Amino acid sequence: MSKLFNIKESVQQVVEAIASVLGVEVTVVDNELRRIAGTGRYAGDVSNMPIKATIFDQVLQSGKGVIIDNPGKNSVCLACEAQQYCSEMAQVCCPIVVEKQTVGVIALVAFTAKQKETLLGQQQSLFGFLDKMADLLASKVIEQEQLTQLEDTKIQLETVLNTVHEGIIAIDCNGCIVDFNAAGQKMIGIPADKIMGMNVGQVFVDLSAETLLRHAKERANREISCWIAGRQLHCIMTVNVWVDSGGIKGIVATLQEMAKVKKIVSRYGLEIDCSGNRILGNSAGMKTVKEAITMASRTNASVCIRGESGTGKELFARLLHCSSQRKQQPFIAINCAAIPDNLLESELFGYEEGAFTGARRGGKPGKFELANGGTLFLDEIGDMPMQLQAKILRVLQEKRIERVGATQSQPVDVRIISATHKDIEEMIKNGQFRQDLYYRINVFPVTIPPLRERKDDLPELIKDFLDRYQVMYAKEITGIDDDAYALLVDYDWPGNVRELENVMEYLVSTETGAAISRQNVSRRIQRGKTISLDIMPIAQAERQLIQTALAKFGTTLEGKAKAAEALGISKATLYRKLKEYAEPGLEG
Ligand SMILES: Nc1ncnc2c1ncn2[C@@H]1O[C@H](COP(=O)(O)OP(=O)(O)OP(=O)(O)O)[C@@H](O)[C@H]1O
Repeated sequence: MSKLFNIKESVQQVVEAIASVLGVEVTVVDNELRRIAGTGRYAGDVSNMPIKATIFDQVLQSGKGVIIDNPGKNSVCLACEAQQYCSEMAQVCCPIVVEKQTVGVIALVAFTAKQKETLLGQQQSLFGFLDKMADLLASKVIEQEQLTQLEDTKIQLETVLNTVHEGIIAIDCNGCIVDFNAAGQKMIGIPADKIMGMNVGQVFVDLSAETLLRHAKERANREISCWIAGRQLHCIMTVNVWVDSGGIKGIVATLQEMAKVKKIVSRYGLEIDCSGNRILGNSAGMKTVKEAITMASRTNASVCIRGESGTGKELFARLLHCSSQRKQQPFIAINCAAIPDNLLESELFGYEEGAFTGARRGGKPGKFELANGGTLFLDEIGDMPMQLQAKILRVLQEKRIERVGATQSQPVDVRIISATHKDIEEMIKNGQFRQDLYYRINVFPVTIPPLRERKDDLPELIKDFLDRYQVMYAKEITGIDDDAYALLVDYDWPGNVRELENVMEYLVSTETGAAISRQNVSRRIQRGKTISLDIMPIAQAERQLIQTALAKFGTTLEGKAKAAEALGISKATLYRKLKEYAEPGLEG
């Protein structure tokens, strides 16, 4: 389609206006010699077939205007196929040029003696006039091209916006919805033609253009929960100011459905362990644990995993979730010992906006809410403060949670897996743990034996860690010397698999010979084992070891992480122990 063809209606209007003012006929052809518009004898002679007049061809080729005062005799006319039946008496032609390219020709034509007189009598001034008309048509072509370009960009933008999963809604400064994408319309659930022009407060109760503008300036994410068209919309709203050359036009809100956010949150933490392949060991003790986990995964019962630090309690909790019917739903883990008591409640149950000083705008969902439909792993449940134990018990009984500062509760469906290395029965006797909660969480007890009681697992674990860290550190180590291997097997592994993994990483990364040497192993293992201490209560020795480690690595976050690694305990365990000692400078 030629450029002039795209604006043929406008071209026809222009030629008719010229003809009625000048009293001569007017025609326009495009660069493919098709007549685009015409008046008089050429009116209605618009077709897809190229016309034969060579005069137009010449103007197109040369880009220069021509005046023909004696048609039929003029040299151009001699070569023209239309010469025999040409009834024109005079013609003035002008090229139509768009960005240095001739896109067509505009011609004034005389069919009568009077028209010829008009044309030739003032040929120079008409030539100048025609030139201006050609420019007018050229600018119409450019305008049309820009319009088409704008429309294409609009379609492209709409396609992009409709492809994103987030809902996008543009709201002007008066609070009127002026644009939205397909996902936004689906979330709102109202027909598209009805949403346009609605006030934001009619859709999201309590929201106005002013509050949204404030949120946009604060760059705050806000959790929205409201009823629209008989359906509850629960989403995270991110708001941005919408500015154009004239200043602030309104705001653009992005909506993410809460259910999808939760799914992403859970997947983020799951991927590594979900296959269960990473759980190594086939000793009798491990087989019993795996069988118990398989059985528990077929039920919805609460499971309490017992075992020393580093035995793989969290690993098994994930395996249990991944083998259960809830595997497509979130798995959320929280370490009760690593979070200060005063924050634990809001971490678990979430809070409403303004619930306390420093509470985030729009509130925040707690772990129970995030785990809705899935599994909540309460690690180190033995460290749960008594008043929270009561609240958790209530959640488990009523299957509803109440955010801190909320006036209403909401339903939750969460499977609880808990873990502890503590002697909970002893804690119950001492009044430190609620018996009724213990019954609730311990429906299905599973105990993971310490590594020293299942040394049959050592070969598999050692080989796996050796292979893994060789790849990670790009080392080629042929194996482990026999006497070095004997040392590893003899060792007690108080930090269990976590400690073994750390030791193997150290050995692979520091080994300079072809195989792991006894000297290297003894350097690492002896450090933990043979620090000379007088005989003293174990708790006191433990405290001294921790003090020594902190003295060596420092009490910064990084220092504590290194100390935990050197001691073969998790950071959470170190923080818990520091909290137990509660000594200035020592506590986490
Ligand atoms: N059977 C196993 N196979 C492979 N890796 C394991 C195994 N058991 C534990 N690990 C590894 O040891 C480390 C500690 O595991 P995990 O955190 O599950 O232990 P935990 O008992 O929950 O520890 P803590 O009580 O200190 O939190 C992790 O890196 C885990 O991958």
